[in-house]
Amino acid sequence: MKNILVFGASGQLGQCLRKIATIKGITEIFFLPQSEGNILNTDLLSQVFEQYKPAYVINCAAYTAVDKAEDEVELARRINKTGAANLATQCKACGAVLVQISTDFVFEGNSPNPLVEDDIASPISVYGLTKLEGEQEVGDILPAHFIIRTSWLYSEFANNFVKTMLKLGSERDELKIIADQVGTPTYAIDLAGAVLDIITSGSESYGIYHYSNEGLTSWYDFAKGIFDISCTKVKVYPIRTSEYPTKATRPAYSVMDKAKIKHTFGLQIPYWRDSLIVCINELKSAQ
Ligand SMILES: NC(=O)C1=CN([C@@H]2O[C@H](COP(=O)(O)OP(=O)(O)OC[C@H]3O[C@@H](n4cnc5c(N)ncnc54)[C@H](OP(=O)(O)O)[C@@H]3O)[C@@H](O)[C@H]2O)C=CC1
Ligand SMILES: Cc1cn([C@H]2C[C@H](O)[C@@H](COP(=O)(O)OP(=O)(O)O[C@H]3O[C@@H](C)C(=O)[C@@H](O)[C@H]3O)O2)c(=O)[nH]c1=O
Repeated sequence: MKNILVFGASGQLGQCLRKIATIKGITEIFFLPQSEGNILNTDLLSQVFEQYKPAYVINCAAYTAVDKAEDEVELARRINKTGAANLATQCKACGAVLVQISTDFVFEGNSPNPLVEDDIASPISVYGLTKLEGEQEVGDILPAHFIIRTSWLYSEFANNFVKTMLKLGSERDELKIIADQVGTPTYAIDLAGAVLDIITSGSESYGIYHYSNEGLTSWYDFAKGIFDISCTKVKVYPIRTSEYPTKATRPAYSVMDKAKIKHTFGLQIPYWRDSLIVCINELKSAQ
């Protein structure tokens, strides 16, 4: 097995990759936090690539603050577009394959059906736009890429909707949650497993892929599921998007079709509620 290099290692997905790599017994994998692998520092990147000579690079580094991105457009663009381009350029020079993680927020959200990889991406937020620009840079620079779009990531690590709900649910008597945005949650541990399976398969079926858990839900039903599984007693009321104003607009519907990734790599994907149970059990056992 050849070296795998992970950028953005202290983020949510980076920490999940570390956990799953350990479980799978993958040892030739190296995790770089921002301080050791800033994707905007091209001199540092050259040194790091020279040192590790990776065969695969996984880019988990990103600007992910969806609302804040509306005010920090240039910073979001530097990290999500230029940072991805920098990694693609380095990969090209040393013959490495790049796994670039992207998002359902590249879509506008008006499709009546689950989105396939060839559907037109037309982002409605700065975050979504800069992530799409990152995809395009990777596609233009480096043929040897896997761009994996995922959605609504959560896990026992870092900040995410599940942990926010558990915190708010323990502090408040009632919550109002948007019920007219529909998508699919993704347990980042499942995604990490899929990414490592794709890499270790040695497949050269490069391109764009969609990966989330199976099924679909609204943020409201997702929250209800979180409280149900964790036995948290809190009243939850469904609201419309218009009743919860935010800086960034989010897609009303961003369910993705996973047929391509399942068939190409022979992956089995868990149903979202089954993975949510696993995550909440992990969180409980860590208490
Ligand atoms: N979170 C979600 O719900 C979803 C995420 N995604 C995508 O999945 C990927 C992983 O997301 P997730 O793990 O949740 O994100 P996080 O926000 O948890 O982690 C992002 C990481 O990127 C690091 N980072 C930021 N700027 C730089 C930089 N210049 N150089 C190197 N590292 C940097 C951050 O470092 P530091 O810790 O130092 O700030 C942070 O650790 C991203 O591409 C994201 O767009 C897709 C769909 C849903
Ligand atoms: C806290 C809270 C949120 N919401 C809504 C707002 C929003 O529409 C939805 C989720 O809110 P969050 O801010 O946690 O999630 P958000 O940051 O929008 O999540 C997105 O992050 C980026 C990085 C992605 O790539 C996406 O796939 C998606 O996961 O829940 C409520 O309705 N009530 C509440 O009390």
